[in-house]
Amino acid sequence: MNLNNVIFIMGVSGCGKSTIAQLLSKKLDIPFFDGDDFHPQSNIDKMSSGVPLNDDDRHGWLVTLNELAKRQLEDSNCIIVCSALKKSYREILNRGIQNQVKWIHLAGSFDQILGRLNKRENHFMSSNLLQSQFDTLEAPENAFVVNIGLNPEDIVEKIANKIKMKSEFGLFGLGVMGKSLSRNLAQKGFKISVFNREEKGTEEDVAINFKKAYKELETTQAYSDIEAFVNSLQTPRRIMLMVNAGKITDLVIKDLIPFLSDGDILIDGGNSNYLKTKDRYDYLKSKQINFIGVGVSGGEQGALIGPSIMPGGNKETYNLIKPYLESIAAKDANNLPCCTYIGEEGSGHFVKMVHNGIEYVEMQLLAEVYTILKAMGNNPDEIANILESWKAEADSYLLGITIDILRKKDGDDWLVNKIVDKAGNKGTGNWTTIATAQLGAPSTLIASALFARYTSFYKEERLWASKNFNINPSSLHLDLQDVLNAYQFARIINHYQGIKLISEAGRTYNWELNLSEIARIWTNGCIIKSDFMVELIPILKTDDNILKHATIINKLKALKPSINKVVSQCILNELTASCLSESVNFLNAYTISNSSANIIQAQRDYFGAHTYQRIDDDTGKFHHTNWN
Ligand SMILES: NC(=O)C1=CN([C@@H]2O[C@H](COP(=O)(O)OP(=O)(O)OC[C@H]3O[C@@H](n4cnc5c(N)ncnc54)[C@H](OP(=O)(O)O)[C@@H]3O)[C@@H](O)[C@H]2O)C=CC1
Ligand SMILES: O=C(CO)[C@H](O)[C@H](O)COP(=O)(O)O
Repeated sequence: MNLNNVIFIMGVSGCGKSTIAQLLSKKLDIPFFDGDDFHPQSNIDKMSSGVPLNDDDRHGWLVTLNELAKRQLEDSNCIIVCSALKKSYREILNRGIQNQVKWIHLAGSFDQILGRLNKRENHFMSSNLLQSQFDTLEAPENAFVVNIGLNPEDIVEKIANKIKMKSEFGLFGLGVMGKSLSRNLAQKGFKISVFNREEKGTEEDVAINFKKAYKELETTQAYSDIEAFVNSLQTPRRIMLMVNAGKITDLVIKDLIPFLSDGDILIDGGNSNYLKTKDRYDYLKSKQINFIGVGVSGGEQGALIGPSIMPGGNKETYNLIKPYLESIAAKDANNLPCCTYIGEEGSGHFVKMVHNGIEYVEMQLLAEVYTILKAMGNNPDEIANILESWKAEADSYLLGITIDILRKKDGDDWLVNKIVDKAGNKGTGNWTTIATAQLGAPSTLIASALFARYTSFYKEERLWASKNFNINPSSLHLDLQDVLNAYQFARIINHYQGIKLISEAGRTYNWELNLSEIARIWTNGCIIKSDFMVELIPILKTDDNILKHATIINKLKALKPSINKVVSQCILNELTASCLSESVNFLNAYTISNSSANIIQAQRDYFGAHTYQRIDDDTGKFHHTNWN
């Protein structure tokens, strides 16, 4: 569905608004309303007796026109004529529909308009009255300005071209995600422009060839020239960057800046570091460019059929891109978009980063379950069948794809058996681990999952060590229900830790985060969507610490004996299960009333006089002992 637009034709009295609106209405085949027809009787009476309207008189009338526009937008495009001389008038006309309003300013000189008015039959406007119109006029920044010196047909042609030809949304970077998001936008009926760079001889016509490959891109404008791409967009321009995070994002922003205008919006849809998002926001603000950091999850397929979208930054800027993001987002069980405004600054990218941290752990847990089920004597098909049977209790996107992966054959063997066991990463797990350390929130599973990937990368050392340490995993004998319970236990701890990290960041950075809403937009479209995420929506409405909730406490208590058994058996049988074991260690540490941290405090005081507090002194005073 394409978004409808209201075209406000504005300008001082006598600039030809009604004539142009009538012709444009015919050309575009859309209804036209003359604002003057909507004045209340009191205004008409005042004007008839030659008394000029004041701002109070105009207020109700402008609200009426805004309501008219909103009503019209539900069904169709429309044209409304209104002088709208002051910025404050236009703000009322715009209210709630900013992103669907196009301003056309018919502009001319004082003499040009006075001469024209006085040529009209039965019409006389004093030069004083016209002068007061010019004095009142606050020229709009975002309007398409057309000089009234042209003949009406040419003016209409110009406006029609402007409205019809320009795209409403631009997508920069046609890699895996950019292609899918562009197709998604086009399938929703948006007129878009797309851009990809060209490398002579190696990569040519990427954007054009992409456009040619898909029917839904018929009206899409494809570019390899940045300036032409930018100029093909309606203002304020909305440009989504889908490029590699880091230096490339900065390079691309630098390339775009010379062609942008005040008020344009850059949307960074990549997995950018949340701190860099704040820096980029500040930098671009100094150049009058709006910048918004948007986390996108769902991979190639999700981006095409509906990703989960996590926008953060200035709320007003978000409102200008909201209809596009909400239209392309996945829908939850209540058909609401899996896209919600997260909060200020880099909060959208922070939440996406933690999403990836949780994702790292969910993936690692499935890898550990695979190790265990393999050690129990199952081949990949058999493991897939076991995981399939877990769907009733533990369904998730990642469980589903792991089943598909395990069933994939390559010749006579399973493809997984042929994949080199070195796990890559693109940075988000690393940043989440840094953030968890910086914010003092112990998301220990995310760190474990990250370090498990790093350890896997030492392939050559591992090969050497496996020969020299002679640690040989032996076969395991475990009940399948215990393995499932252990997996479920660790997943609860993972979600607790990830959400806790988001909550701590919210407190530290003063972002007003709605954790239940975040869980809601993670119930579809994203990589960590799961049945458990759906359970978390109501729980997070009452408490941001899920471990305080009776349902979760009872679940963990019931699952604990199984994870104790599974983790001990793994260790006794020389199997590595870092996230499973960390989850049980964490809950043991979290639930202990008297921990061994007293030893740490004593050690710190011994060597560094760091002092400690005493349990028999409730004043909270810090003590020091001369330990020697
Ligand atoms: N893949 C995924 O599952 C997900 C990825 N993301 C994030 O989305 C962003 C894009 O990811 P993805 O689509 O996978 O990445 P790709 O590597 O597939 O695409 C990267 C895009 O950036 C362009 N690009 C690279 N360098 C430059 C440059 N110097 N100037 C102009 N354009 C450049 C590439 O152009 P060219 O083709 O010419 O090299 C390409 O269009 C990343 O930040 C990623 O982390 C977010 C969610 C999921
Ligand atoms: O954001 C994503 C999924 O949500 C990307 O696929 C991301 O690249 C995954 O992280 P990594 O490459 O570090 O495994």
